[in-house]
Amino acid sequence: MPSLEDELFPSTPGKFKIDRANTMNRQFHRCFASTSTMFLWALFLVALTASYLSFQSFVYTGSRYFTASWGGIQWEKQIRHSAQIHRSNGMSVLVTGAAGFVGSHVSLALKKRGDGVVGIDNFNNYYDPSLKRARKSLLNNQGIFIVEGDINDARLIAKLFDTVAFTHVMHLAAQAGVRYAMENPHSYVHSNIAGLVTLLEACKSANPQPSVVWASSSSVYGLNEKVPFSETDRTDQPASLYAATKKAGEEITHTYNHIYGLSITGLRFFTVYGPWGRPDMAYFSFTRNILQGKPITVYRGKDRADLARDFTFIDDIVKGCVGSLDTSGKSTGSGGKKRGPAPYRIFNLGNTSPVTVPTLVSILERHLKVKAKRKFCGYAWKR
Ligand SMILES: O=C(O)[C@H]1O[C@H](OP(=O)(O)OP(=O)(O)OC[C@H]2O[C@@H](n3ccc(=O)[nH]c3=O)[C@H](O)[C@@H]2O)[C@H](O)[C@@H](O)[C@H]1O
Repeated sequence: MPSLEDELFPSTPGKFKIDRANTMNRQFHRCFASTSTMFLWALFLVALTASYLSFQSFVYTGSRYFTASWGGIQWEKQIRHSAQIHRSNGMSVLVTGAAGFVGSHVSLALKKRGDGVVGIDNFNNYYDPSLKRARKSLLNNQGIFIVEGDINDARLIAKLFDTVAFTHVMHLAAQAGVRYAMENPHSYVHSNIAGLVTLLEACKSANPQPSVVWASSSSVYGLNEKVPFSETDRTDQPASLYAATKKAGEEITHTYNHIYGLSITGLRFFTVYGPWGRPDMAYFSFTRNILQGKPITVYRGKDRADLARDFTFIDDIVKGCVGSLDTSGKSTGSGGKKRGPAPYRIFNLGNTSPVTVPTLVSILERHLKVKAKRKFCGYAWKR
């Protein structure tokens, strides 16, 4: 059987039996009447391969490679449609991590008031991706398109900016979780540092440049003892790799603000909870274990002190995100060049009444009407 190559480019006549040589030669000459026709065929093949590759992007997500499909006229149409603004002075926002807990809520809030929203999410398996898929359906039903891809994919991000002149980027894609950093440190560097830089590179090169609002974390306060935390407190004692990558993000965004004139707002989230929340968080995993009669581990700090968190309800976080987008001010650069100073802001997004972990457990026991089996455990870090 002839190979595809034989079909498209028949071999030299010498490869065929003599009695067929003339026939084949004639066919060959009919097909490729001249070397220039042959060149055109080769060009066609190259173009075909290139266009195939533009639909395929091989992305390393930290734990595995996956093939993301994107591109094409239909895809671009969906992106543009999703980014359409339906109110005066509205914005078109690229939301990274749109299938995540905070990302899905912020996307819905923006869409509801008439802003254009395009999401991107890599649907990784840090926790059950079916929850992310369910959030995606929720967003799709409201006309929000989510691109399945990774923020480390520079070609994809550039393509998104080519397709839509986003006015804002709400950057919420990240490797979350404080304790998982000891299991999989590289996924934090991959998403929270490398991914952030890839995204900022695209933002800096975009024309017009978008304003960027992104999720930092209360964990940057690390070993600090003084409460409540103020934005001006020191943040140079991170107590986990997660915290260190978020702190690095604050420094990295500062650089892009300083060199390229990108408007940057970093939001330090304080232990966000609410509907569609993350199953890896304590309120969620405690509930599951209590209901299944399994023990829960309650961490303690120095001298067996109870740990406490400023649990913050998702609706308040959404208000903080949307308010930050509304007040972000413009980026000043264009074509990768700074034209003047741009805003650089950091805000705490938290409550002002920390709740201890044992209190959290008591609240859950009361509502679940089941007694928890507590196991107390020393803790190497505070946040
Ligand atoms: O605001 C943040 O910057 C971070 O918030 C969240 O981290 P945390 O505040 O650590 O939330 P969460 O796991 O719910 O633990 C809550 C409390 O339960 C304690 N805890 C936890 C688990 C356990 O098994 N036992 C336990 O005592 C634990 O020691 C803690 O005192 C996000 O996950 C993180 O991505 C980041 O956004």
